[in-house]
Amino acid sequence: MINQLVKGIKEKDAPIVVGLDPMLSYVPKHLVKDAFAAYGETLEGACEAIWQFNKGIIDATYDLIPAVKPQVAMYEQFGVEGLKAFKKTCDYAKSKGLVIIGDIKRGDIGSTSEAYAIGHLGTVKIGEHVYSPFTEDFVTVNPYLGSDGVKPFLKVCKDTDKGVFILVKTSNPSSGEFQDRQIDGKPLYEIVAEKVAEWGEDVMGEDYSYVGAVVGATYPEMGAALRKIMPKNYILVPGYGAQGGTGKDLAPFFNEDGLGAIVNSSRGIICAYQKDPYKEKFSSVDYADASRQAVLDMKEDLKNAFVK
Ligand SMILES: O=C(O)c1cc(=O)[nH]c(=O)n1[C@@H]1O[C@H](COP(=O)(O)O)[C@@H](O)[C@H]1O
Repeated sequence: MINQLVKGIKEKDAPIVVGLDPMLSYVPKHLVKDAFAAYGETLEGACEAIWQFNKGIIDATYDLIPAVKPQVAMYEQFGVEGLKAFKKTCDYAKSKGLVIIGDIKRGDIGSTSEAYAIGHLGTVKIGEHVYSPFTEDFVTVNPYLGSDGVKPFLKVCKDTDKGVFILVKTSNPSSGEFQDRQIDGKPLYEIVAEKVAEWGEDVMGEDYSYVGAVVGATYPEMGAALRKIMPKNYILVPGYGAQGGTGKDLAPFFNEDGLGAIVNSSRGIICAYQKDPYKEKFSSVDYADASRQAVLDMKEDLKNAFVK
C-alpha cells in the first residue's frame, strides 16, 4: 500500500491528503435539511448529512489527490450510526481510487492492539466466512505502550500489505509536555523516531517502509532532525492550514527526491466555503467547489516547500 500511496503522490503531483473530519456545523444547511427530512433530527439524520457532505467533497477532489484521512472521532461522536458513515466514506473513497488513512490513533496491550489491527486493516473469520470489517489502507498508531502495542499492527500490515503512521511529534501546542522530555541526552520524540526506523526495516516497500511517522507541520525544525533519523519512513504531516502550518514550513519534511512526506489538511479544505477567501466566491451550495479550489491552492502553496 505504501507503493500505491507513493505512486498516487507522483501521478497526481500532490503530496496532499484531505482530512475528512466532519462536524455537523460544517455541513451546508441544504444537506442537513434534506437529511433531516428523510431521517428526522436523529443520529441517523446527522450521519446522512455528514455522509452526503463527504461524498460531495470526494467527488470534487478525488482526481487531484492520492489519499483521504477520515478522523474516526468525528464519526464516533454519533455512535454506531457514525461508524456506519465512517465505513461508507472509506468504501466510497476507495471506489474512487483513493488510499485511505484511518486516523484512529490506537495502541494498547498486544492482544488488544491485535484486535484493533484486525478490525481496521485485516480480516476476521466467522465460521467459513472471511470479512474485512473496516477497509482502511493505513491507520495512525499511538506508540505510548511500547513495542508490544505496535507489533500486532505490523504483523497485520505484513499479511495484508497495509501500513501505519506512528505518532512521533504531534502538531498540538502541548505536544512537548511529554514528547520533548530529554532522556539520556535526547528528546523522547527522537527515541520514538529511532524505533519507527527500526520497526520499518522489517516491512519495506519499493523505496519506503510500510511504517510511517506523524510529525506536525507546526514543528519544522524538529521535522528536519526527524527526516534524517527516518530516511525510509513516510512522514504524515498534519497541522497545515487551520493549525497555522504553511508551504514554506514544509521543506524539512521532504527528502531530496521530493518524496517522503504527505501533508494533511482537514478544516482548511472541508470548511473552505465558510472561510476567507473562499466565502466571497462560493455559496454553501457550492461547498464542494470551494474545497476543490482549496486543494488547488494548497498544491500551489506546497511548491514553496521546494523553493531553494
Ligand atoms: O494523526 C494525525 O493525523 C494528527 C496528528 C497530529 O499531531 N495533529 C493532528 O492535527 N492530527 C490530526 O490531523 C487533523 C488536523 O485537522 P485540521 O487542523 O483541521 O487540518 C485532525 O484529524 C487531527 O486529529
